Amino acid sequence: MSVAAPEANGAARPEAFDPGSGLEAMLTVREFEAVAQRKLDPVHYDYIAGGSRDEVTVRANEDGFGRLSLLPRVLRGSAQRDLSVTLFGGQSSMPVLISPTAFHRLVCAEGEIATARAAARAGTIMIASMASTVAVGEVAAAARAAAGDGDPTLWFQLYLQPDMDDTTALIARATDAGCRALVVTVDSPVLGANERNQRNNFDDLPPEMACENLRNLRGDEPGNVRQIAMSPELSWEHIDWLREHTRLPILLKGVLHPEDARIAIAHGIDGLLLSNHGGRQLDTVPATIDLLPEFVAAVDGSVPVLLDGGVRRGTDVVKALALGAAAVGVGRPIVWGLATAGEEGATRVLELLRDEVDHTVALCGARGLADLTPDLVRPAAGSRR
Ligand SMILES: Cc1cc2nc3c(=O)[nH]c(=O)nc-3n(C[C@H](O)[C@H](O)[C@H](O)COP(=O)(O)O)c2cc1C
Ligand SMILES: O=C(O)C(=O)c1ccccc1
Repeated sequence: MSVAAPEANGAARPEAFDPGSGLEAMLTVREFEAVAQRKLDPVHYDYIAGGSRDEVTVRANEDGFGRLSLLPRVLRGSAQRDLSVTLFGGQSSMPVLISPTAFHRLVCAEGEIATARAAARAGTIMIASMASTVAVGEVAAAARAAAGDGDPTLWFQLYLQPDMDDTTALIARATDAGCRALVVTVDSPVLGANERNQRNNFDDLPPEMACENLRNLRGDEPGNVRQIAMSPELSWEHIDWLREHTRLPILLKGVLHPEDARIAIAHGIDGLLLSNHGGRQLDTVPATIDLLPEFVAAVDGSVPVLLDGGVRRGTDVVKALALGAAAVGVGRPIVWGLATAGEEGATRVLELLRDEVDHTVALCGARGLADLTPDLVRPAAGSRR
């Protein structure tokens, strides 16, 4: 009888990952986090991992999924499981989108070009951050080139600027690039307080990088991070203004209160991305998955509800869909993929999530996403980690 060596017990050993040995060795999103942490400058790793203040909400997002169980059905599945979703006329091959994250050149040389190619290869939707280090037009061109005959969908995340001429110029850039929706982040009346960044004195990009969407926006602006204004005086009137100044679908990102969801719908928005900014704005807000049922009830089918925050496993995706989300977004997992192996790393992260979603759908006895109903989700004791 042979006895397996203790280190060969199949547990995740991300420290053993050698990029030369192929990304197939990377089996979970978590392993990408561990590799990213080893590879990145600790100051940059902290920027990505960090949340605001005590990071209560960062932890809550993941723990929220862990406190839910899945209760599968039996003898009613299918070998053909269609995971695709259609959102505002655009198709995504799976219900996992790329949430907007800033500064991809901080973690890989090609920056958002790599992300766009990974999204196009996976057939999923990328939401490009307004604070990207590659201009949105170039991001869109990279997605088109990588998609071949496909029709890649890019959305643009926008911080409404109190100077409406700046906002107009940004919308023009996104529209000219071919973006198919605007995702307006409304949870940032002021910057979140990330104490890791404060301790690390991280408050700017290295000199060779810039927020390219802001470069020469109306004159000879340098594309400085500080050009991005966060204003506590933005109001629903600004949303009305936006509604009149673009034909693109408008989603609001960062609405948490169900009453605000109702108000948003009354103002004619097209979709909601239920998000607490990955725990980076107000700390101690609830996990998004915990808010989802009440939020979906308030929206009552008027517009699609998307969710992000703490999605790391296919089971997380299935829980969110069962509770009424049309799709979910991932933020940090994509950045970890980029940090590990650029385009290939982000592609592998998306592939792992797709495989896990498909596997979970099958094990739930579902034929597709339409079979994911709230009765499949039950409260569980304890957390998964
Ligand atoms: C490094 C980083 C940068 C981010 N930059 C932006 C941004 O520019 N605009 C925005 O609306 N949200 C931004 N977010 C929030 C993400 O869109 C998303 O809500 C969050 O990351 C989801 O949680 P997850 O990281 O647990 O998946 C950022 C998040 C991270 C981690
Ligand atoms: O880091 C963030 O979460 C974020 O949203 C942001 C906002 C402005 C500039 C860069 C990043």
